[in-house]
Amino acid sequence: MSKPMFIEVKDVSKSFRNNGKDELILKDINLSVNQRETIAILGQSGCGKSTLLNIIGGFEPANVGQVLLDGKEVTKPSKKSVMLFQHYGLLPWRSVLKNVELGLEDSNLSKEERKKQAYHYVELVGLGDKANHFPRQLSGGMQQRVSIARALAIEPDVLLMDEPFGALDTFNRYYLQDELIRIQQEMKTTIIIVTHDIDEAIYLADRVVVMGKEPGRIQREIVIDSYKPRDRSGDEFQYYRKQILQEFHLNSSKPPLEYHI
Ligand SMILES: Nc1ncnc2c1ncn2[C@@H]1O[C@H](COP(=O)(O)OP(=O)(O)OP(=O)(O)O)[C@@H](O)[C@H]1O
Repeated sequence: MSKPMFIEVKDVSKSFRNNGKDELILKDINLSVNQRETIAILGQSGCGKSTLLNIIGGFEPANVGQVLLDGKEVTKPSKKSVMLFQHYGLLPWRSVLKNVELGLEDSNLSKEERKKQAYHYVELVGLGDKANHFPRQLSGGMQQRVSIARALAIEPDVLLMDEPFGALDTFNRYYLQDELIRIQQEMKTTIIIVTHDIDEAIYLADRVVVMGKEPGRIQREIVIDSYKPRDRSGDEFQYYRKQILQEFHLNSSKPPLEYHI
């Protein structure tokens, strides 16, 4: 028998009850993710991307189907996969280091080990000199780096990211995308990132999962067969962009620099 994929989403459907009616949000989702792969889930607002991510992370149950992580059914959140949101969720009264230590507080590490591990990840995201600063003393980009460090410090197998860079300006977003690629290559974490930024999906992902809506479903998977870091202005990038734009029927002869759908 062949080895199961690291993450398997099998025949998942999900409805929510809205205004007294069951609304089908996700229909027959099947998705397999390899260990160390980066997957981008791309789709228009409301197509169910966050719901799918929540189901994969065990935050939300599916009505039909199941999610397997490393062969075991996901029924609740676990430290194997960590969710990172767009809004950094830092505690304002705790320093950068103390915020990163947060996820380690119920681990078996001693106080000293905890501090050392947290500091390692603060350094990894380039904030070693800001370890004793408080969130209000940091820019939005830096705050998001702290929340990335906090997620990584738990050393999860899977990082689930829900539009993690959506609140940042273009330059910070580009910078953090590069950081994420560097960190992923170092830590070999499996990443699933939800985005409606086509460029972000092409830049980060090994595979882009394009979702359609009403109900949310997987429309197409596109393998981005190109070395990282990728050239955002290169021909290869344009090639993938065109394919994705076609999926959303957004093609025109002259694409603008950035696309958000
Ligand atoms: N807890 C809930 N109860 C009822 N309806 C919900 C719930 N969570 C999500 N929905 C509905 O499910 C649909 C999909 O929402 P979801 O947040 O998954 O979409 P999304 O693709 O991530 O959207 P966006 O890109 O705007 O964040 C929406 O119509 C939303 O109103």
